[in-house]
Amino acid sequence: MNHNPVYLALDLPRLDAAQALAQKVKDHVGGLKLGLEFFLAHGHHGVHEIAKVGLPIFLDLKLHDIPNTVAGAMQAIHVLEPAIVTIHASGGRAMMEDAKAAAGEHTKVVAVTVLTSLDDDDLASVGVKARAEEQALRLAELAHSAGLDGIVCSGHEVGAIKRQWKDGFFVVPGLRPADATLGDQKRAVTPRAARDAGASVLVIGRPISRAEDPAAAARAIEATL
Ligand SMILES: O=C(O)c1cc(=O)[nH]c(=O)n1[C@@H]1O[C@H](COP(=O)(O)O)[C@@H](O)[C@H]1O
Repeated sequence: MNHNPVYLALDLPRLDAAQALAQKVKDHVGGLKLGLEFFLAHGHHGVHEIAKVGLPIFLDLKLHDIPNTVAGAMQAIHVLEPAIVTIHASGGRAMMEDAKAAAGEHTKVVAVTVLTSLDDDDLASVGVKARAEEQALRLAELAHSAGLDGIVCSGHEVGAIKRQWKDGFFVVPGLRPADATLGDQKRAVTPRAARDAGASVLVIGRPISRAEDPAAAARAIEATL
């Protein structure tokens, strides 16, 4: 079992490019994350191909719909036996309960609290009056009480959430090495800071995938942990 907490986000439209990148970095990451860009283009076949690399697969589908529809979607990906699947906590308690009930027993179902691309002003613009940390804590509590395995949050709030939910499984994206560009991430921290604050999984995409030498970038991040 590889204990490296880094999951590489394979946010690439082409299957061959995703396979090549996964092969390059496979010894320096602990798992591979396939999101909407990849899954909508390549579906189950693509997941089977990437699984051949031999690392755990995190299927980041961020499901958000009525409970019956989300439960059906979870059943449709059951055969892929992903290690981790995402849903949105803002879908509510019943949606989260039904999603967990429909998931395979070896799949961790985790709920996205507040996207790392949003700040307090973005939340206000969609009618959420709470600050990002307060909202993330509220949704984490709801996910916990709905029986989920854990949540997705930024490195800014993972410490506070872990204090309330000691054995939770915490996925932290929005990670940037000290000198890296933020891009669309607004609540970013370094991989080391997220790890120290209690993250179980560190999701990293562009700082590795867009590096000139992705394997060297992954090694350099691994060395900071
Ligand atoms: O669920 C996620 O993984 C996720 C949640 C979140 O709040 N923010 C976030 O960036 N992500 C994902 O984490 C990855 C971050 O990629 P980079 O910004 O390129 O490192 C992307 O695949 C996002 O879809």
